[in-house]
Amino acid sequence: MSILTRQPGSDNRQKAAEHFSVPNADIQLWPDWLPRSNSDALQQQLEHQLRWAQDSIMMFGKPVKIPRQQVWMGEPHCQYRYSGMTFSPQPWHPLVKQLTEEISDFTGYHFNCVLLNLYQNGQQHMGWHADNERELGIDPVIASLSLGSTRRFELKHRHQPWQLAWDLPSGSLLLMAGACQLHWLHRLPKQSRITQSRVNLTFRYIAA
Ligand SMILES: O=C(O)CCC(=O)C(=O)O
Ligand SMILES: [Fe+2]
Repeated sequence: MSILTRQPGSDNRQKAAEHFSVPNADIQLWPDWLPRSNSDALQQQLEHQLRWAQDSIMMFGKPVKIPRQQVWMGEPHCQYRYSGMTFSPQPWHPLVKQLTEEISDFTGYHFNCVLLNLYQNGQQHMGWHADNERELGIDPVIASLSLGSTRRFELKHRHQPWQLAWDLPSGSLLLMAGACQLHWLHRLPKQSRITQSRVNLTFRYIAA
Protein backbone atom coordinates (compact mmCIF):
# COMPACT_ATOMS: atom_id res chain seq x y z
CA MET A 1 0.00 0.00 0.00
CA SER A 2 1.12 3.49 -0.65
CA ILE A 3 2.80 5.03 2.35
CA LEU A 4 2.13 8.57 1.35
CA THR A 5 -0.81 9.09 -0.87
CA ARG A 6 -3.56 6.80 0.35
CA GLN A 7 -4.63 6.82 3.95
CA PRO A 8 -6.61 3.92 5.35
CA GLY A 9 -10.27 4.49 4.60
CA SER A 10 -9.61 7.34 2.19
CA ASP A 11 -9.33 7.20 -1.56
CA ASN A 12 -8.20 10.25 -3.46
CA ARG A 13 -10.22 8.99 -6.45
CA GLN A 14 -13.30 10.22 -4.61
CA LYS A 15 -12.00 13.73 -4.40
CA ALA A 16 -13.86 16.36 -6.35
CA ALA A 17 -12.25 17.69 -9.48
CA GLU A 18 -12.72 21.25 -10.58
CA HIS A 19 -13.15 21.08 -14.32
CA PHE A 20 -12.44 24.22 -16.32
CA SER A 21 -13.92 24.61 -19.75
CA VAL A 22 -11.21 26.75 -21.21
CA PRO A 23 -11.10 27.31 -25.00
CA ASN A 24 -8.53 25.05 -26.69
CA ALA A 25 -7.62 23.26 -23.47
CA ASP A 26 -8.90 20.72 -21.01
CA ILE A 27 -7.89 21.59 -17.45
CA GLN A 28 -8.75 19.81 -14.24
CA LEU A 29 -7.70 20.62 -10.70
CA TRP A 30 -7.95 18.51 -7.56
CA PRO A 31 -7.08 21.08 -4.86
CA ASP A 32 -6.59 18.47 -2.13
CA TRP A 33 -5.43 15.41 -4.00
CA LEU A 34 -3.05 14.69 -1.11
CA PRO A 35 -3.85 15.42 2.52
CA ARG A 36 -1.76 18.27 3.86
CA SER A 37 0.27 16.15 6.30
CA ASN A 38 1.24 13.79 3.48
CA SER A 39 2.18 16.49 1.03
CA ASP A 40 4.35 18.27 3.59
CA ALA A 41 6.14 15.02 4.52
CA LEU A 42 6.64 14.20 0.87
CA GLN A 43 8.10 17.63 0.17
CA GLN A 44 10.61 17.24 3.00
CA GLN A 45 11.73 13.86 1.75
CA LEU A 46 12.10 14.92 -1.86
CA GLU A 47 13.83 18.15 -0.93
CA HIS A 48 16.41 16.31 1.16
CA GLN A 49 16.87 13.07 -0.76
CA LEU A 50 17.12 14.11 -4.42
CA ARG A 51 20.20 15.34 -6.27
CA TRP A 52 18.96 18.85 -7.14
CA ALA A 53 20.92 21.00 -9.57
CA GLN A 54 20.65 24.58 -10.71
CA ASP A 55 21.22 23.66 -14.36
CA SER A 56 21.97 26.09 -17.16
CA ILE A 57 20.07 26.60 -20.38
CA MET A 58 21.23 28.37 -23.53
CA MET A 59 19.91 31.89 -24.04
CA PHE A 60 21.13 33.94 -26.99
CA GLY A 61 24.00 31.47 -27.37
CA LYS A 62 25.16 31.73 -23.75
CA PRO A 63 24.59 29.38 -20.80
CA VAL A 64 22.35 30.98 -18.16
CA LYS A 65 21.49 29.41 -14.80
CA ILE A 66 17.80 28.65 -14.30
CA PRO A 67 16.16 30.53 -11.36
CA ARG A 68 15.33 27.31 -9.47
CA GLN A 69 16.73 23.80 -9.06
CA GLN A 70 15.58 20.75 -10.98
CA VAL A 71 15.82 16.99 -11.35
CA TRP A 72 14.87 15.07 -14.47
CA MET A 73 13.82 11.51 -13.62
CA GLY A 74 12.24 8.57 -15.39
CA GLU A 75 12.65 5.57 -17.65
CA PRO A 76 16.18 5.33 -19.14
CA HIS A 77 15.09 6.20 -22.71
CA CYS A 78 13.51 9.49 -21.59
CA GLN A 79 16.05 12.00 -22.86
CA TYR A 80 14.73 15.51 -22.51
CA ARG A 81 15.86 18.46 -24.62
CA TYR A 82 14.92 22.04 -24.00
CA SER A 83 16.48 25.46 -24.51
CA GLY A 84 19.52 23.96 -26.19
CA MET A 85 20.32 21.42 -23.45
CA THR A 86 19.83 17.66 -23.25
CA PHE A 87 19.09 16.00 -19.92
CA SER A 88 19.41 12.28 -19.22
CA PRO A 89 17.08 10.97 -16.55
CA GLN A 90 18.19 10.13 -13.04
CA PRO A 91 17.01 6.67 -12.02
CA TRP A 92 13.69 6.49 -10.18
CA HIS A 93 13.52 7.50 -6.56
CA PRO A 94 11.03 5.03 -5.07
CA LEU A 95 8.63 7.74 -3.91
CA VAL A 96 8.62 9.45 -7.30
CA LYS A 97 8.08 6.11 -9.02
CA GLN A 98 5.17 5.37 -6.71
CA LEU A 99 3.62 8.78 -7.31
CA THR A 100 4.01 8.34 -11.08
CA GLU A 101 2.15 5.04 -10.92
CA GLU A 102 -0.59 6.44 -8.71
CA ILE A 103 -1.11 9.52 -10.84
CA SER A 104 -1.18 7.39 -14.03
CA ASP A 105 -3.73 5.16 -12.35
CA PHE A 106 -5.77 8.08 -11.03
CA THR A 107 -5.89 10.16 -14.23
CA GLY A 108 -6.00 7.28 -16.73
CA TYR A 109 -3.01 8.73 -18.63
CA HIS A 110 0.30 6.91 -18.74
CA PHE A 111 3.33 8.81 -17.46
CA ASN A 112 6.94 7.58 -17.54
CA CYS A 113 9.08 10.59 -16.64
CA VAL A 114 8.97 13.57 -14.32
CA LEU A 115 10.50 17.02 -14.18
CA LEU A 116 10.87 18.06 -10.55
CA ASN A 117 11.40 21.71 -9.69
CA LEU A 118 12.51 23.13 -6.37
CA TYR A 119 11.76 26.80 -5.69
CA GLN A 120 13.56 27.82 -2.49
CA ASN A 121 11.41 30.94 -2.07
CA GLY A 122 9.22 33.36 -3.98
CA GLN A 123 12.20 34.84 -5.81
CA GLN A 124 12.65 31.60 -7.68
CA HIS A 125 10.33 31.14 -10.59
CA MET A 126 9.69 29.78 -14.10
CA GLY A 127 9.03 32.02 -17.10
CA TRP A 128 6.38 31.72 -19.81
CA HIS A 129 6.65 28.49 -21.78
CA ALA A 130 4.68 25.53 -23.09
CA ASP A 131 5.61 21.93 -22.51
CA ASN A 132 5.66 21.24 -26.22
CA GLU A 133 9.02 19.60 -26.80
CA ARG A 134 8.96 17.31 -29.79
CA GLU A 135 9.59 14.15 -27.75
CA LEU A 136 6.35 14.74 -25.79
CA GLY A 137 4.32 14.18 -29.00
CA ILE A 138 1.14 15.94 -30.15
CA ASP A 139 -1.15 17.41 -27.47
CA PRO A 140 0.86 16.08 -24.53
CA VAL A 141 -0.94 15.56 -21.24
CA ILE A 142 0.91 17.03 -18.25
CA ALA A 143 0.00 16.31 -14.63
CA SER A 144 1.43 18.71 -12.05
CA LEU A 145 1.64 17.96 -8.33
CA SER A 146 2.47 20.83 -5.96
CA LEU A 147 4.07 20.36 -2.53
CA GLY A 148 4.93 23.06 0.00
CA SER A 149 4.20 26.74 -0.15
CA THR A 150 1.21 27.85 -2.20
CA ARG A 151 2.29 29.52 -5.42
CA ARG A 152 0.43 31.25 -8.19
CA PHE A 153 0.28 29.48 -11.55
CA GLU A 154 -0.70 31.47 -14.63
CA LEU A 155 -1.84 30.59 -18.13
CA LYS A 156 -2.11 32.94 -21.08
CA HIS A 157 -3.42 32.24 -24.55
CA ARG A 158 -0.92 32.63 -27.37
CA HIS A 159 -3.28 34.53 -29.70
CA GLN A 160 -6.10 35.91 -27.54
CA PRO A 161 -6.00 38.39 -24.64
CA TRP A 162 -7.02 35.66 -22.20
CA GLN A 163 -5.24 34.96 -18.94
CA LEU A 164 -6.05 32.59 -16.08
CA ALA A 165 -4.48 32.05 -12.67
CA TRP A 166 -4.77 29.58 -9.83
CA ASP A 167 -3.12 29.46 -6.44
CA LEU A 168 -1.83 25.91 -6.18
CA PRO A 169 -1.82 24.67 -2.59
CA SER A 170 0.30 21.86 -1.20
CA GLY A 171 -1.13 18.53 -2.31
CA SER A 172 -3.00 19.88 -5.35
CA LEU A 173 -2.97 18.05 -8.66
CA LEU A 174 -3.46 19.98 -11.91
CA LEU A 175 -4.01 18.23 -15.24
CA MET A 176 -3.38 20.05 -18.50
CA ALA A 177 -4.76 18.15 -21.49
CA GLY A 178 -6.30 18.71 -24.91
CA ALA A 179 -4.51 21.31 -27.00
CA CYS A 180 -3.37 23.28 -23.94
CA GLN A 181 0.33 23.20 -24.82
CA LEU A 182 -0.38 24.24 -28.41
CA HIS A 183 -2.56 27.28 -27.62
CA TRP A 184 -1.52 28.37 -24.14
CA LEU A 185 1.65 29.33 -22.30
CA HIS A 186 2.10 28.92 -18.55
CA ARG A 187 4.45 30.25 -15.89
CA LEU A 188 5.16 30.37 -12.18
CA PRO A 189 5.77 34.08 -11.49
CA LYS A 190 7.94 35.55 -8.74
CA GLN A 191 6.11 36.26 -5.45
CA SER A 192 8.72 38.09 -3.46
CA ARG A 193 6.93 37.88 -0.12
CA ILE A 194 7.00 34.06 -0.06
CA THR A 195 9.86 32.75 2.04
CA GLN A 196 9.05 29.02 2.15
CA SER A 197 10.05 26.46 -0.45
CA ARG A 198 7.91 24.57 -2.93
CA VAL A 199 8.52 21.36 -4.86
CA ASN A 200 6.59 20.73 -8.06
CA LEU A 201 6.49 17.54 -10.10
CA THR A 202 5.30 17.54 -13.72
CA PHE A 203 4.54 14.05 -14.97
CA ARG A 204 5.05 13.46 -18.69
CA TYR A 205 5.15 10.66 -21.22
CA ILE A 206 7.90 10.05 -23.77
CA ALA A 207 7.46 7.16 -26.22
CA ALA A 208 10.33 4.65 -26.40
O1 LIG B 1 6.17 24.78 -10.85
C1 LIG B 1 5.16 24.75 -11.55
O2 LIG B 1 4.03 24.72 -11.08
C2 LIG B 1 5.30 24.77 -13.06
C3 LIG B 1 6.28 23.78 -13.57
C4 LIG B 1 6.28 23.69 -15.06
O3 LIG B 1 5.59 24.39 -15.75
C5 LIG B 1 7.15 22.72 -15.71
O4 LIG B 1 7.86 21.96 -15.02
O5 LIG B 1 7.15 22.67 -16.94
FE1 LIG C 1 5.60 23.70 -17.80
